[in-house]
Amino acid sequence: MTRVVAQGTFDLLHPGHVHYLRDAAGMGDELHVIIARSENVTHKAPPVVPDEQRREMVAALKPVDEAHLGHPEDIFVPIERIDPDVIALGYDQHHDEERLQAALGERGIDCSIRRASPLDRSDPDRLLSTGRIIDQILAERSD
Ligand SMILES: Cc1cc2nc3c(=O)[nH]c(=O)nc-3n(C[C@H](O)[C@H](O)[C@H](O)COP(=O)(O)O)c2cc1C
Ligand SMILES: Nc1ncnc2c1ncn2[C@@H]1O[C@H](COP(=O)(O)OP(=O)(O)OP(=O)(O)O)[C@@H](O)[C@H]1O
Repeated sequence: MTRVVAQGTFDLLHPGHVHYLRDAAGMGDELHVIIARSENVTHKAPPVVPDEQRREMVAALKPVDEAHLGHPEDIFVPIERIDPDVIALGYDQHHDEERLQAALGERGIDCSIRRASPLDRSDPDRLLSTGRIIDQILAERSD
């Protein structure tokens, strides 16, 4: 039984998220997803959708076995509880793989780190980023 963890904000869902989660699920037998708490999303605009509602939507997706709200302060607390064999990083996630691996080692967590593949974002008719969906709403609905 290979347990995989994926993580992210998952604010307004789109096919890029589904692609990532399918890819992550294909790396093992059971997929757990950690949903970033709003207060920890500091590298971009904070999510519009509340924490628990984002978790509920991700939990309903077919590739996902369990969706967990992240820890407010220590990202290794849910990892210790889930005890994964693989952490699947998104293709564009800013985490440094070597530093993450070292931090896991310090805590005695033995798991490998892999990168998911990107879904081609070049088709202008597909909205494959939460930021682009929000830009489109602002352009079309503001008077
Ligand atoms: C291994 C790992 C565990 C994480 N655990 C948490 C957590 O417990 N709580 C949390 O708020 N965010 C957690 N995160 C999410 C990060 O804080 C970060 O917000 C997220 O990776 C941003 O992804 P995005 O830009 O793709 O949405 C975790 C990320 C990683 C890589
Ligand atoms: N087009 C895509 N192809 C593959 N993976 C994607 C795609 N879009 C998002 N993801 C992955 O989904 C996870 C969660 O993404 P996130 O919630 O940051 O969405 P986003 O749409 O990229 O957001 P934003 O547009 O605000 O940067 C990340 O690991 C990210 O790599």
